[in-house]
Amino acid sequence: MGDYELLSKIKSPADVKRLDEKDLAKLCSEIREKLIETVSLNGGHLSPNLGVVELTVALHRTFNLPKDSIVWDVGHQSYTHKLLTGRFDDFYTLRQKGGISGFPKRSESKYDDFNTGHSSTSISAAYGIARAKMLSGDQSHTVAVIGDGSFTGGLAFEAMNNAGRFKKNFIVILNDNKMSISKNVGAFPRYLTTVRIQPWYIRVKKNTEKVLSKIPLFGRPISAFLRRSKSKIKNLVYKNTLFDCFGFTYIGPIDGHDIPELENALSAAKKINSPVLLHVVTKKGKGYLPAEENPGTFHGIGKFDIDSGEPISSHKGFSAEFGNTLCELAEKDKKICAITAAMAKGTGLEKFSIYHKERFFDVGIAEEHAVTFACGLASKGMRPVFAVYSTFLQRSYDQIIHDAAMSGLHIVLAIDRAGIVGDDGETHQGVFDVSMLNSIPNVTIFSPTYFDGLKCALNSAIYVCNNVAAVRYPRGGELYKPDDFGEESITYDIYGNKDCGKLIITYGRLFSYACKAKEMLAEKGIEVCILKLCKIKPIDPSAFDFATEFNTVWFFEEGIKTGSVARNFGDALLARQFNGCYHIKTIGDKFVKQMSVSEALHMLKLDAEGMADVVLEDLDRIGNR
Ligand SMILES: Cc1ncc(C[n+]2csc(CCOP(=O)(O)OP(=O)(O)O)c2C)c(N)n1
Ligand SMILES: CC(=O)[C@@H](O)[C@H](O)COP(=O)(O)O
Ligand SMILES: [Mg+2]
Repeated sequence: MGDYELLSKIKSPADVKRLDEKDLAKLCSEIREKLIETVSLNGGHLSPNLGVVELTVALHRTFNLPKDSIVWDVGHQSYTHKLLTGRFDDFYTLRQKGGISGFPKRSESKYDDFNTGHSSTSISAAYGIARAKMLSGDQSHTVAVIGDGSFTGGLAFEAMNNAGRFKKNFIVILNDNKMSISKNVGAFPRYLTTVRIQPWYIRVKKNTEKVLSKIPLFGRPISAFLRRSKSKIKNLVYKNTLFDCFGFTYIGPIDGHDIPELENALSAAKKINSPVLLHVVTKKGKGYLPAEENPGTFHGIGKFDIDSGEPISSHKGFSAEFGNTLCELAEKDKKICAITAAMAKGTGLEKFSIYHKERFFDVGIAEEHAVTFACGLASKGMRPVFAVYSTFLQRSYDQIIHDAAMSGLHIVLAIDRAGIVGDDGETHQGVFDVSMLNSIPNVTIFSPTYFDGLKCALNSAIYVCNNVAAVRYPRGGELYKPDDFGEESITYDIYGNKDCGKLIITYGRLFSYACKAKEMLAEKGIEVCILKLCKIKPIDPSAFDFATEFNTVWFFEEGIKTGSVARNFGDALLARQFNGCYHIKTIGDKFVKQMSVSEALHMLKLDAEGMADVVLEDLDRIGNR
């Protein structure tokens, strides 16, 4: 552990400003040490943070937070910002229950201007902040910091299109490290390559401006005339980048690890009375060799050994199982296509991208486009499978309704990270997809518990369904499976004594906890049966009939309450004049903060102890023990 001689004394950005320029290299090296140490113990986003250390220091030396505002896109690179804004002492709690969040949070600090977690929102939010400041006569500056990966999201372009008309200073910093989580792909990253290799660009522009400002035309400098002109000559004199076309003055590319150069560029940008795009080139993972060599692996990582760079634990998860299964299916079926919105690694599609290159599509961080693109493929007879984290699928609600379900198109959604995800916290919990999809006609949803169930469900989604078919599975791997539980069925399974009068209904990974709860209750002399659903929409009607045979029924669900399967099941029971007791235990309609998955499920009473407690409490309340 380092002694953090300089960093430990930084209590606010004012202390960063006070530092002598000659001490900045030491400060940056202490920051990197702290980042590596903390992430190795808690897990987190390492390579994005190592890449922006100098940029963050320069930002805090040039701007005056909290008067000026900085919006961090995604926010996964905001750790240095946190360390420099009074959170050094608590930084050891990063991503832990009750601790410092891995993302900016307005509730955590007055220096965090906007909550982020999902990508490509920064320019829109910052522009809104800048307009609000203008309306209230506030002269302070507003900056959005967005990565080259996040810039591939449509929302970023919508914001640029809108913000380019602004008549005040507004700064967008493009942090270009040539990487999304994996290699950044598409036309925009290709375009950046051409811009990046022209380091002379801004100088030529400045010199040209200087020369032209001395040549009069109709009594005014020719530069002033040309700047307002729409003529093609202007484009010859001032080379236009894509950003200039949006109405932004382009400055760059700047070495993002050179603090004096960054401070100069930022100070220049502050003086321009219109939108500015500052292009900064950085190295993802800078300063820690394993992260420099494998920025994707260290993008988001669990605990790891600092010396070797090796993860402390690794397990075979649902993502790998999904990726391997899809790869095998695609071997035999040339119509299967795989789509990812920049998440090939996390969703287990890397193998597919190698073996079926021509049918693999990384569309960039563009979940809306991914769904509509899948619809296009489906309309011509292909079998598209869009692998996406539950939380990011939220972006595609309209496309699923308007482009897929309404047209009766057959697309498959492989929904990873379904349910509680843990340390990333509320922005990343996969607890809305079921409610969202439950509200859309023509959608089938499978939520298997085990790897075999996943394979079966994927097969059904691709070959049995002919509409929008979703298969959802959690972060991590398989959990407990009782020895006497056979193979998972695609519709539903019954586990336990059908005549015991008490029934627990659940689906997905909660079945494992329900089985343990069943054992705990048995030790107290209470027998329960379990109805495990796999197809949660539409539910096989015989499952409703089965449930009506019980006196007391509990539905445990790892999702929000509104639109839940539990509610739908209750409606079906009512329609069947069920007159027993029906208890629902879901997450409720709330956001779940960061903590480990087991802590969250425990807090929500959705783990084994929680389920057993709920059953006992309810039985006591209704006097039916
Ligand atoms: C809507 C959405 N989709 C996917 C993600 C997952 N994600 C987080 S960071 C990231 C890559 C961002 O790349 P970039 O903006 O270049 O930042 P870098 O990590 O390279 O600094 C992705 C795909 C997300 N946060 N939000
Ligand atoms: C910041 C972001 O959105 C991703 O990096 C996300 O944190 C990945 O989550 P997993 O670690 O579950 O892949
Ligand atoms: Mg990047």
